[in-house]
Amino acid sequence: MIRFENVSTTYPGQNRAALGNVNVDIEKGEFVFLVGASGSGKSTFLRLVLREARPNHGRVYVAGKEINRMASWKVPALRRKIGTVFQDFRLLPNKTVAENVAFALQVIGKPKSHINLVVPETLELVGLEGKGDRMPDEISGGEQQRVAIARAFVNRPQILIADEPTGNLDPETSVGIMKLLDRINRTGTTVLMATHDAGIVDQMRKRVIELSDGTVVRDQSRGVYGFQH
Ligand SMILES: Nc1ncnc2c1ncn2[C@@H]1O[C@H](COP(=O)(O)OP(=O)(O)OP(=O)(O)O)[C@@H](O)[C@H]1O
Repeated sequence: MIRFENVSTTYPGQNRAALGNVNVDIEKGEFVFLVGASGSGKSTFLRLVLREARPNHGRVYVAGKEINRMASWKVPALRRKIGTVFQDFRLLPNKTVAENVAFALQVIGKPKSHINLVVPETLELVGLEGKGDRMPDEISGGEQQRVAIARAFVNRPQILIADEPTGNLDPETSVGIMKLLDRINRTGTTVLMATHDAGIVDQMRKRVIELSDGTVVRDQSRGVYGFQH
């Protein structure tokens, strides 16, 4: 589902590679944690999958396509296959919970009848039934992250990318978010999550890929967080 072949990339004006000769193969339906110290290259890895950044060398394949040779007009279709969730939720503050989720479908031209059907379904899936009419500032941080996950998942993407999704949440709320990501993974969605949350990684025992100074230093199935920072 995601394959990096000898991928190296250096940001303009930098003399050190953000990623150097990375080889990774992630199968459909896997749950993968990306760990490593700050600056080790996790966000760069995720940006390459979304084609928000491009490698200087090597190839990145997503859902069977080499995405760096893909024409730019095809990039929106690529990104529709990938849901994204961030540490800071990124909800639209002037839209209700349901409108935030619906908006993701409106912008890709889905018919109203479809939206009216799947938005409540998805809110129920993430445990927010009955909260569709609330504004983002009327719900907790954990609930806001659930809205962000509903928005990322409402179009049933093949891949869900989560960049520090529990970074702003207390440990108990984080466990709830991880249960939800696990449930989404069990529907067949490939989940790739960058995190500094050692407790979560140790508890979930999923595949762990560790980056250090832009290279893969560990790729472990049923892994642990395993390093100090
Ligand atoms: N836009 C940019 N321009 C120049 N250098 C960058 C840029 N973004 C990242 N870098 C550099 O690339 C390297 C990898 O950074 P990256 O953001 O991928 O790390 P990270 O593991 O995601 O860090 P964090 O855990 O702090 O989010 C670092 O040396 C960083 O300074």
